[in-house]
Amino acid sequence: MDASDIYIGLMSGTSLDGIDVAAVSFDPTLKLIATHSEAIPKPLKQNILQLTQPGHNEIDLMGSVDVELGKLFAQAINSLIHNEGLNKNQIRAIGSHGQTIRHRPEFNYTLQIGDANIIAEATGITTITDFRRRDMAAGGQGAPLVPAFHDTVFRSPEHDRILLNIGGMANLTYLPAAPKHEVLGFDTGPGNVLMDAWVLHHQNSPYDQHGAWAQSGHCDLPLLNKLLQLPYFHEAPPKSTGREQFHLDWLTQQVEPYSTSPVDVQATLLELTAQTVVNAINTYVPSTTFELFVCGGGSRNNALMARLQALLPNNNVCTTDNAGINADWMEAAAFAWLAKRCLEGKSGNKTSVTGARGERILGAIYQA
Ligand SMILES: Nc1ncnc2c1ncn2[C@@H]1O[C@H](COP(=O)(O)OP(=O)(O)OP(=O)(O)O)[C@@H](O)[C@H]1O
Ligand SMILES: CC(=O)N[C@H]1[C@@H]2OC[C@@H](O2)[C@@H](O)[C@@H]1O[C@H](C)C(=O)O
Repeated sequence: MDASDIYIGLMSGTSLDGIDVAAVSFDPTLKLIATHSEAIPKPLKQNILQLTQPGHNEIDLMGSVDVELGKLFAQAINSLIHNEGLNKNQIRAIGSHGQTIRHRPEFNYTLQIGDANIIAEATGITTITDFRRRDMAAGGQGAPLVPAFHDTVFRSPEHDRILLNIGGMANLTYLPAAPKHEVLGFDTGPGNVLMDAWVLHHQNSPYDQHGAWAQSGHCDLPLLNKLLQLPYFHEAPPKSTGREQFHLDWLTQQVEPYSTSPVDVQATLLELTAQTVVNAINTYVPSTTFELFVCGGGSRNNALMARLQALLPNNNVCTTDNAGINADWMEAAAFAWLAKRCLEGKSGNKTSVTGARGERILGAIYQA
């Protein structure tokens, strides 16, 4: 492999289930070279969660978490390089998404932390971060950003395709086969975030493996209908959301007037994720025949995948594994791609998705 062929993407998503690192090359097509997962220590996870909600002493806490995350991100990258026997000279750049601690497109700001100065210093590799704010400065949502990557690697000339990422939040990308329609993309709402929060609270488990607990309960229709009334689900794209809207306290308030058992709430939350995705597809995707490829941790939840397939009986629902890209590493690969675009001086956003005034080069470069 030629020098500087590899880009590293680093994703620390809203689920806080761990840090995903993917070493990727793009010439001639996307190739996943190596991957690494780094655990987030519990106290750090608690501090990040605290920063996602308004609270006291936020600036000091943010400063210390910014540094701690910068060090942990660098450690994750150095581990991948060491474990895989990669040569740093082969790596052109790191694209680090950063940890979102606040996302408020309604006030034109979004905040991702994990100091890239520290990453560049500790790895000796040029690091790019802060991918969202230029899109926002141009009037966009700053999210989702992966649709431009999906467009490059997943577009099919024969079939309309939908890419669905089910992480903490869920976001979809519609890729029309012919250029008769625009690429669409937006956050549909919660992916796993509410299910994770509920199962942690009631079962002390970080997530509901394959949705087994949800499947042992029954969806509570009145509660589901109440949740479906949330204005976010009825807003037209461009739109994006986060933990500011979907968190345990909000959920607890919603559930309070109902006498639903915890297990039935879990079943209802799984149904909420599935129905909000399918409602979004039925409302905004101008095609009834498409291939649906799912990625992100939710693609490993068999019960959720089965509900999606049941709600879309005429279309094939599968994971991106079936299209040759491991569903667990899509987002990290996307940030490797965004780093490449930035260094090449090419745009990283899709105006039809984020609503920005124009295509922009995304990211700030921290030279090695
Ligand atoms: N086997 C499984 N069964 C059920 N759920 C699973 C399984 N594996 C992963 N998950 C879910 O996937 C989540 C992690 O998904 P992922 O890593 O895609 O999220 P993220 O990247 O942090 O989020 P986002 O895309 O919103 O930034 C876990 O918290 C869990 O809820
Ligand atoms: C602000 C923020 O971090 N948003 C994330 C989050 O996680 C999923 C969804 O909400 C998506 O909008 C976005 O991430 C992906 C990588 C994106 O920008 O495409």
